[in-house]
Amino acid sequence: MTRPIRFPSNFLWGTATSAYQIEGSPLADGAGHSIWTRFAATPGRIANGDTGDVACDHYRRWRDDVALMRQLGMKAYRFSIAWSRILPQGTGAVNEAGLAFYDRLIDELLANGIEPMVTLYHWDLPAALDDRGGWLNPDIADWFAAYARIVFDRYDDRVRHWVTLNEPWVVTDGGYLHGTLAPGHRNAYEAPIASHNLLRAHGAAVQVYREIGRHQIGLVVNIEPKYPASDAPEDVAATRRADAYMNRQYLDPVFLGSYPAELKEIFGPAWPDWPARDFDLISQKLDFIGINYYTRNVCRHDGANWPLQVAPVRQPQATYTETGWEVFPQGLTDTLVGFKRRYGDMPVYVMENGSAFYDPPQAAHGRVHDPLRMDCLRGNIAALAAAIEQGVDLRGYMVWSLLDNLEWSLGFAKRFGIVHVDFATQRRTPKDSALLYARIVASNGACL
Ligand SMILES: OC[C@@H]1[C@@H](O)[C@H](O)[C@@H](O)c2[nH]c(CCc3ccccc3)c[n+]21
Repeated sequence: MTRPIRFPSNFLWGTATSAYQIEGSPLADGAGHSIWTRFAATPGRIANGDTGDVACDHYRRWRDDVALMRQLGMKAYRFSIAWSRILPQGTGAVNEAGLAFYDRLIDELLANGIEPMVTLYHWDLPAALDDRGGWLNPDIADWFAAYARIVFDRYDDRVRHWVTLNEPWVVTDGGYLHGTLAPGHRNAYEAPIASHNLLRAHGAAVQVYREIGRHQIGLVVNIEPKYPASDAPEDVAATRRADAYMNRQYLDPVFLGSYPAELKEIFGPAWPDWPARDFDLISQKLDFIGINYYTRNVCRHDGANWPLQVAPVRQPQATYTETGWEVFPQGLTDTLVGFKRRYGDMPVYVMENGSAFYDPPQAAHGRVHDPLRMDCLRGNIAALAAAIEQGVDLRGYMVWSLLDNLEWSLGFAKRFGIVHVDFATQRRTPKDSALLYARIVASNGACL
C-alpha cells in the first residue's frame, strides 16, 4: 500500500494560459500591435500560416471559459495581460478598454472562487517598443516598470499573486539567439543584452510593487534539469554549461546576485562586463518562485554544436511528446528539490506543466480520449508529492494548458490543452485528462 499523497490543504490547483495564445482580437478596442501580431503576419514564421487573430476567441468567450474552469473545480487560473491592450504604444496613453477587459475577467474569476494569478509579460512586447530597441534598449526597465505600476494600481485590490516575466530564457534564446520566436533575431551579441535587460526590468517592476503592492510577486522561469550522458569529463562539463545557460543564468542573478561563470566561457567576447548596480536591481527579494517544468535533457559534449557545444541524447525507452520532449516526472522532483538546495527554502509554484500529444478526433458522445496526457499528468503530480515529502514548500500547480491554443511558431497543431478546442467552431470539449484533473483537484491530490 503506497502512502497517501499529502498536499497542503490550501494548495492552489489550476491551469495556465497566455494572452496571445488564447485571446484573439489582438487589435480590438484600441489595442496596439505586438511583436507577435507582427511576427504572425510575416510569411513562414508560424506553421501553416496560423495567427493569434482569433485563437481561442477568449477575448469574447472569457465568461464561458471561466464557467468551464468552475465546472472543473479549478482553484486558480494563471493568465497574462497583453501589455499592448493597456498601453497601445507601450508607454504613454493608457487604453481604458484594455484595462476594463481584464477587470471583467478578474471579477468573474473571483465570483467563481478562482484565484487569479497574473503574468505581466508573456512574450507579447508592444511593437512600438520593439521599434525603439525593445529588450535591447536599457530604457525598457523603466518602460516595463511604468506598465507594471498601472496594472498594480488597477488590480492589486483583487490579484494576490503577480508574476513579472514568463521565462526570460525562452524570450532570449528564441527571440534573439535562434530567431525562432518574435522578434526573430539571430545574434549572439544581442542575446546577453536582451537577457540582462529582461532581468533588470523584472527587478524594476518588483521595486514598484514594493512601493504600492500588498500581496505577492515572483518570477517564472523554465527549468530543464540537465543530466550527463556519461561520467566522461567532457560530458560532465557540457552538462554544466547547459545548466548554466538555461537554468542558472536566471536563478543565480536573481537569488545569488551574480551570473554563473560559465556564461563568459560560452559567449566569450559577446558577454559584456555588467555594472554591479544592476545586480542590486535584479536580486530584489521575491515572495515566491514560479517554475515551468516540461522535460529534462541528457547531455553530451558536441564541439560542433554552437554556442553551447552540447547535444541532447535521446532516451530509447522513454515516451516523447509531440514537441519532442521526454516525459520524465523524476526531473520535476529533482528540479524542485534542487532549487531548494541551491537557493534556499521559499514558496514555490509550478506555474506550467503539461504535454502535447496527438488527440484523436472526438470519440463518440463528445469524449476526447488522451491517455498519454493522463499518464503524464499522473506522473508529474506524483512527482510533486515526492518533492513535498522532501521538504519543498510547494504552494500550487498550474497545468499547461486549460485550452488547446496557439503554440507560438508551431501554430495550432501542437495541442497542450486538457480541454479540446475545435478551432472551426470554437467548441470546447473537456478531454479525459480534464476529467482526471478535476478528480485529482477535488480530492486535493489523493486520487491519483
Ligand atoms: O510549449 C508549451 C508552453 C508554451 O505554450 C508557453 O507559452 C510557454 O510558457 C512554455 N514554456 C515552455 C518550456 C520552455 C520552452 C518553450 C519553448 C521551447 C522550448 C522550451 C513550454 N511552454
